[in-house]
Amino acid sequence: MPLPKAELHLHIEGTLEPELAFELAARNGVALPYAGTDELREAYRFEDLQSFLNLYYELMAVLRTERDFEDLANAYLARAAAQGVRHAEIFFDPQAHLARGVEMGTVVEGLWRALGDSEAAHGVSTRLIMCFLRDESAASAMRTLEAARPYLDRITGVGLDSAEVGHPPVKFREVYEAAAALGLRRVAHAGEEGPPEYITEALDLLGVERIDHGLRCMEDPRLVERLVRERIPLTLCPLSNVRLRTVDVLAAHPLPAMLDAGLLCTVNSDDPAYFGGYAGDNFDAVAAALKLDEERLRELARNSFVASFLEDDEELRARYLAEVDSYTF
Ligand code: HPA
Ligand SMILES: [Zn+2]
Repeated sequence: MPLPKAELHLHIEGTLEPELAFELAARNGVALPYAGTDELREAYRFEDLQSFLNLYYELMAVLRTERDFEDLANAYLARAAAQGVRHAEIFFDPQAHLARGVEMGTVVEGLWRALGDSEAAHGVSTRLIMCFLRDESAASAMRTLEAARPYLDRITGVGLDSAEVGHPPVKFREVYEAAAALGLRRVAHAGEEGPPEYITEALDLLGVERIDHGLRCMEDPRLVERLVRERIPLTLCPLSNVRLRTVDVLAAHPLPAMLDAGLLCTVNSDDPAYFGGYAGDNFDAVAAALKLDEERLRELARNSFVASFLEDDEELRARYLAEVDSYTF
């Protein structure tokens, strides 16, 4: 049995495996500009975040119906469960679908068909986090929040993703204020490719409770001190960092230094179909490359549940933490 863990940084569109992409393309009569799954996999060589995002948005063309989103989410949940994921807080990118004429209701209800009975079907509890695309306008984000209003019983929080540099958190201050007023939890990608100042801005101006990635905090010791003091969780994605070249090789990943500094780090997969592994694969890869011992891995698993948005079900969180504490490697 794998180590029980929560996954807190996972873009559902980033779980689209080449095989499913071609299956959905055929089902929906969508032409993909690749001869087959091998040729598509060949395209998975990224220089940076933007080169990945280009392919990520291109492949979304195959997602059209509720059933597509349901199949996508079920495929992820099955894989995640097999790797010890007991709880998943799942990002989705509605603007990327709305722009293609796929409605908010299709996306949310489709995902919910899988998420709604995931505890029974996969043994994985779930939450849904709606992300705004930071390279789109604040007005577009506000319209997206408005479009989500009929579905807020299914949505736990909001996030901020896509191309980071040049799109500082301050751009979305009013949107996040509106989200908070609706009772939504708040997170944001910051300090993946963008500077440490974006992390500070996300905390101070957007009121986020977790930072997605946050790797570049290590360039600013005072920011590290603050993140430690305020117990702000960071959702790290080690295999993503290597594939998008924010870290040269896994053996040079700052995770051990970050844990030593007292940061509340978690390990996640980001876009597992593109970056070479799901949550358990990320745990295994850092354990091997960074020589993490069992207690370090247990600490990472504990952190994932501590950092999760399970305030609405503390009993469940306590049960998961007890599973981690009694786990034998
Ligand atoms: O890793 C990411 N960073 C920013 N935006 C994203 N959208 C999907 N994955 C990512
Ligand atoms: Zn991400």
